[in-house]
Amino acid sequence: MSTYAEIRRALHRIPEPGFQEFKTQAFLLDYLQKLPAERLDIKTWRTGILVKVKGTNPKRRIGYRADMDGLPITEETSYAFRSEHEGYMHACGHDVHMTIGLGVLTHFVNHQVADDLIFLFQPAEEGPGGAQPMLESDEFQAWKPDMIFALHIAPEYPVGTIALRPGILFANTSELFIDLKGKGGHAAFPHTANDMVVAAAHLTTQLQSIVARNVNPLDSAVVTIGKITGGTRQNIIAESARLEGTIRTMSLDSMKQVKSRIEALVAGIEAGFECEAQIDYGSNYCQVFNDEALTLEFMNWVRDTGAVNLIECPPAMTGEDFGYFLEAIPGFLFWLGADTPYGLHHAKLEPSEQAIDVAIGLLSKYLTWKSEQA
Ligand SMILES: CC(=O)N[C@@H](CCC[C@H](N)C(=O)O)C(=O)O
Repeated sequence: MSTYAEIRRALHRIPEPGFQEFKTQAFLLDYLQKLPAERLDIKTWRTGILVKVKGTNPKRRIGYRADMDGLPITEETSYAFRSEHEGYMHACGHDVHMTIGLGVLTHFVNHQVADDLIFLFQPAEEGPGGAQPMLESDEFQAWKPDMIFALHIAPEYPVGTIALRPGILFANTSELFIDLKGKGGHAAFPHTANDMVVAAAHLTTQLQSIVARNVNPLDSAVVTIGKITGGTRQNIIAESARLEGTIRTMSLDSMKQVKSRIEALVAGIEAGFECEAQIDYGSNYCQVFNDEALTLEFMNWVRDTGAVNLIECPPAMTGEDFGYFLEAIPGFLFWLGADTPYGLHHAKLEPSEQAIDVAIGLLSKYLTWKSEQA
């Protein structure tokens, strides 16, 4: 087993919610503080970390961003190194992304290049979103890179494959929380109450009509309700219920359209079920839009060197707050093949650890080459 697989396993054991990545931050700092100090500058920002690997003759800064947070999922993998944090899991590969960051950074501490390399360990990608406030922070602005990139594990691609495209790669996102408040009562006297379990069920079904009937079929959108809560016990009519979900759209026009239809359907539920409703759109992420020139240059480099197998993939309805970095700085995000039958956000996700060495090798070569370009 490589040292980096061991690091990934250590990180896998300690998944933490967004902006509470305290143990993760301490683990990363401990690793970084063992590297030769004269080649590094290290700063913290909230639970995140910024690291500069000093170049020998820096003319620009190149950034790599890794996300740090885990998800509220009870792990069901076959691992001996399962999460030690009950109810939390690295089920989106952030343990792998951070390990790759450490691996590439360590390579360049030992093989300095001309340019400064900036490694960002960013909290709260899953929510409420750490990219935008990190981008605005003084710590980041002082080291703002001239180009930036990131990767994300892809369970469906084999190890040794990466996938990306110029232009839009990931969707615009908005969280969705709807609270319904009616009138509770005895299960035997429904005519004296307004049952919010029934209202929530109707609303959930109606929401599915938005993508089918209101969004232009040539555009793409998703409305997913991932969680419904309501009621207190089996023989009490529920006074309140809550729907929690997410909206994904390729265009901003569709995002506006979907939200306006949600508001109309919720108003209909209020009228029809004589209840009160509140909508909260939580945190919103902009699309991930890969810079055309840098992406094509990277894709051509990958093809020419044959470093890995390259796929030009279609966009996906995933979201990523890395989109905010790409709004401010040219760069790109790519999928890294991790070859596992269970998808992202699944309790049995077991990304191949071989993908870590593939990515460290690829990025070490690419950044060496990129740093030699005018
Ligand atoms: C890559 C990935 O899975 N990202 C998350 C981003 C979550 C955005 C936000 N919290 C939401 O749920 O809308 C994703 O679910 O795509």
